[in-house]
Amino acid sequence: MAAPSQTTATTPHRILLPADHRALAPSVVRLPVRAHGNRASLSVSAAAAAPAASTAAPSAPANGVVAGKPTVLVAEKLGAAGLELLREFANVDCSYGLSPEELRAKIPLCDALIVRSGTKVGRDVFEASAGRLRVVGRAGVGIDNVDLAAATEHGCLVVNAPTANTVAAAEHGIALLTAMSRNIAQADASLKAGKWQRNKYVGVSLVGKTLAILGFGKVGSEVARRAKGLGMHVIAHDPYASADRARAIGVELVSMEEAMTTADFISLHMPLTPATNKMLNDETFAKMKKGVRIINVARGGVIDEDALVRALDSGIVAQAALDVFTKEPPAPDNKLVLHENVTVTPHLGASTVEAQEGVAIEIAEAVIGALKGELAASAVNAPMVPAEVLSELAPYVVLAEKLGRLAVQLVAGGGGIKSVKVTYASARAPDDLDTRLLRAMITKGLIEPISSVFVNLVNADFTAKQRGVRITEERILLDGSPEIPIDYVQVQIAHVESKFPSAISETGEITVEGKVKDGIPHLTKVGAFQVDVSLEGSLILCRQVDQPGMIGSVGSVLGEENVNVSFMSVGRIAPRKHAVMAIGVDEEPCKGTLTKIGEIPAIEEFVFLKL
Ligand SMILES: NC(=O)c1ccc[n+]([C@@H]2O[C@H](COP(=O)([O-])OP(=O)(O)OC[C@H]3O[C@@H](n4cnc5c(N)ncnc54)[C@H](O)[C@@H]3O)[C@@H](O)[C@H]2O)c1
Ligand SMILES: O=C(O)[C@H](O)COP(=O)(O)O
Repeated sequence: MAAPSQTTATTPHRILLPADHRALAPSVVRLPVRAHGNRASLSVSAAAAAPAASTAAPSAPANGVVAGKPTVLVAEKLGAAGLELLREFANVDCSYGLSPEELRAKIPLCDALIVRSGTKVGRDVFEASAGRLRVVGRAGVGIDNVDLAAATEHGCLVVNAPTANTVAAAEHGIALLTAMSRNIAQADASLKAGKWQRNKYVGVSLVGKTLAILGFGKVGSEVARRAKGLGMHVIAHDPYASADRARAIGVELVSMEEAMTTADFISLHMPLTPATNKMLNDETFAKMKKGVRIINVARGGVIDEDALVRALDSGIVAQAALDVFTKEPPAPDNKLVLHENVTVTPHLGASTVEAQEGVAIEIAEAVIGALKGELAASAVNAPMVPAEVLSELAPYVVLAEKLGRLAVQLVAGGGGIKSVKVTYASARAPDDLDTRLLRAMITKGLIEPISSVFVNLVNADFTAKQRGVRITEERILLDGSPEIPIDYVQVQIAHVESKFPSAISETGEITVEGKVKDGIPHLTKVGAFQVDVSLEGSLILCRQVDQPGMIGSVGSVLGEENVNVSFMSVGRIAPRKHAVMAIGVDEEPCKGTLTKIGEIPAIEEFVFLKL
């Protein structure tokens, strides 16, 4: 076998989107690659889509469950336009007001769940779903009612609707600000009770007053715009906001200290996180100007409610206007709700006709996209990969998974992988190459063949960490055209033995390397041996003494057993020494065939690998 490395294609090539041999399993979240034609992998099996008993289902699918369509449980009221979109794609079960037990009972029959802020989607829900739940759609912004860590661990994507209710929330903030300052709610109640108390309900003016906005994001900045229109002096505190954006609206970004000590009004617009929990407390109230007024349309938990009661009673806080509460609905004897100087609404910030239709469409599109395997732009627990990056990287995504799959099958024993290095050789500057998706796919390839875990973009890093696999990435900057995103990808597993020792490189790691050629992923290196074989079907790797007739000998064993060879490639270090032959096969050879290959005298070692 002194002939140069050769490649024999026997079948026309196809571009394969990530092959997922378990794709029909209902628990699999498709990786973020667009569905391929009518690939069945996105739909659930007929059995899995069994009708879900609806407890209070104004528009549940009743008996009209269509087998093969995913099932979406809508657990809180959603606008009609969103429901319509969902029904075109899925079986939709609208069951509002489920108890936690009812939700847990229903969830194993659902591929997606849509909620607003009133449903707690805790770890118990993901556990009860037994792997079927693929997407949780939060029809709104705040995702503090969804256990993101549990979702991620279960490979469940969480998407939200981040923009459609921004204006509604800002308008509600302004409504509370103005209503509070002129005692509208109290005066209304008094008049309805038959009183005429003009002296009691003297308000305060807004013009010229300082409004401090805490959380200068989407809602905060819309409140700022409107408050400026009312003639207020607006300052904002947000450690992550851009000063340029603030300046453009005419708002000065200040420290928390300055906001606390100078504001006449404070309006809250940050998310509820461990860092913002009880952000307004006895200590912060003590710093505020006496007679300050507080508006909260963010989350109840950002205020220590007992401390606010104390601040109201002591006169530090003159008035508060609250749309949100730590516990919703609040207890009937909640001191803030009953307080004379507090104006309350039952979490109505997003409740306008327009916002609810917008949110419903936004979340329906995100959930449908996610069920189709597309990466939703509003994914909350997965890195966002823009569509153009996704389409450019599609063949590399396939390559990455296959290299991971090959590398792990080369490990003797298969279980003790601790350290994996991925190298991307590219002419692109590091900032121009987003490798998160590729890393996730390599992780998928490495872990799925040796475990029962389904790995996707959502849970890849978590799963690797949980299994103690450290994946490091390295970049090699090449000269050449940055048009091509990556020249080659190399996967190396350190500190393991190989069942095919030739796969161990000079530096001691199992090494496989691949390229994309004409859109098709190719294996181009195993250990120190250059090969060139298209990564389709399965692969036999043989190391042999480099001598004439080897291709013929192996080819005829396979031919006799009716195993079709798609590619053959031989790589060698020097003529007549050792060579590695990579043989692509369409069918899986039986044990006997592999034994016969192993018995060919010049074959020194061989391995069969499934791609
Ligand atoms: N009442 C309602 O019905 C209603 C409606 C919409 C939104 N909301 C709530 O309003 C809040 C804001 O929504 P959004 O769409 O503007 O979100 P957003 O993500 O656009 O803005 C949040 C801002 O808070 C800032 N922030 C984070 N931590 C902070 C901290 N420690 N101090 C100060 N700022 C901090 C962030 O940098 C960000 O700019 C969310 O909690 C959301 O759930 C409530
Ligand atoms: O975070 C949000 O989007 C708001 O709090 C709205 O919540 P809702 O969907 O329950 O009205």
